[in-house]
Amino acid sequence: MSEPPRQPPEPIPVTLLTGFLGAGKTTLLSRLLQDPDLADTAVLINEFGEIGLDHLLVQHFDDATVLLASGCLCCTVRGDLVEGLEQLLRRMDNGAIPPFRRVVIETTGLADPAPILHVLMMHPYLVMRFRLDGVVTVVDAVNGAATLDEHPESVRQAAISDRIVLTKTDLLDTPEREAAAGTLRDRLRQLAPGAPVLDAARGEATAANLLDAGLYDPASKIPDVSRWLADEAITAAEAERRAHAHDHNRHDDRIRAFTVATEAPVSAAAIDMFLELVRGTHGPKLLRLKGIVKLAEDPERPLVLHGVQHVLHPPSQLPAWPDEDRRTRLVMIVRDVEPAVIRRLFDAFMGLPALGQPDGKALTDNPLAPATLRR
Ligand SMILES: Nc1nc2c(ncn2[C@@H]2O[C@H](COP(=O)(O)OP(=O)(O)OP(=O)(O)O)[C@@H](O)[C@H]2O)c(=O)[nH]1
Repeated sequence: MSEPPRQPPEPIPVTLLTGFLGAGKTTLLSRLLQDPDLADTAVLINEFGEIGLDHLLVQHFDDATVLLASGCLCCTVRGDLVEGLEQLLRRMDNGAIPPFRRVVIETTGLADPAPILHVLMMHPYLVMRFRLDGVVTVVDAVNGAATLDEHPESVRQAAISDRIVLTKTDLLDTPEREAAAGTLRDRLRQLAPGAPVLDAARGEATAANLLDAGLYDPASKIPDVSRWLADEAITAAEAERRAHAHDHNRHDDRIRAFTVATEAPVSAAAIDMFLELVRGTHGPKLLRLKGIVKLAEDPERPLVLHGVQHVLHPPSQLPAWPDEDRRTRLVMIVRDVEPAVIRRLFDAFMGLPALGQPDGKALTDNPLAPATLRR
């Protein structure tokens, strides 16, 4: 009797824990790891310094913990990250460590999370064994505003997050500090409208609130697109932003979160060309993209998109629409790009021409268009 074909193992969710220097990442992680639900979690920590102090704090995960070599994860040790993840798999697969169901990667405070996300989106083997569950960004309630003002990378870390944890709210001991923290919350909400802001001191930063931020509702295993896309929150924040256009912080203004949507089915070629153009033209400025697409060729099985900068995760198709909302919806977080520019492109490719704007055909049949777009 022939053996049934082997199913590929279910991809293991990976949570990226980021946040500026001293924001409280390790403190949060140590606390989270005490939760029995995280007992079978492997932790990868990127150290920026000589001694792996953080490593000692999660020592009880020693077996599955691979301390990345010194250096900044984003620029020098990407190979180590790949190797760290591969090593974990190897050790699990040959029984050297117990099976783990989840991975948490803690970055250095200075890291740009994008290259780490790229590894999880494009490495040919790792992309089959791991899936990005979400990005958790830790922000210090006392120093967070000054950090956002001074360090553009901290703004990026907040903007691409799926969950934000506000730490050190227990130190807000004067009305002025309380008020400043309120302003910081508003700022974070504008920067990452889709990310709930959770207060660590109030006990809100629990495993249940921080993990399982991915496309699938962990309990039912059914895709929960609206929770994952958070497109309603982003649309609401856009409207609020328009209504209060005058009181923006100029630094944060460079980051914009917005949605584009259409009822009409979209051809695979049109969405492909749209993405190609957006990535080609605005790649580094496209901090994050998530979306669900009603394909003209296969309207019952929506296409799921997920990208960071110019890198797109291999697109996947859902077996069916998870709810009544069957529109194509894309959410984008960009830096230094006017959403209207991308909106116009989207409309052109989706066949929604506006007065005085080129349609998709004019763009693709144009000899002056980028070579990748010409038919
Ligand atoms: N009062 C208070 N202190 C906190 C809180 N969270 C973290 N801290 C303290 O802040 C300091 C920095 O915390 P860490 O967890 O090491 O921060 P980190 O983000 O891992 O720091 P780096 O690894 O250096 O980037 C430590 O002294 C913590 O005890 C909090 O919610 N309240």
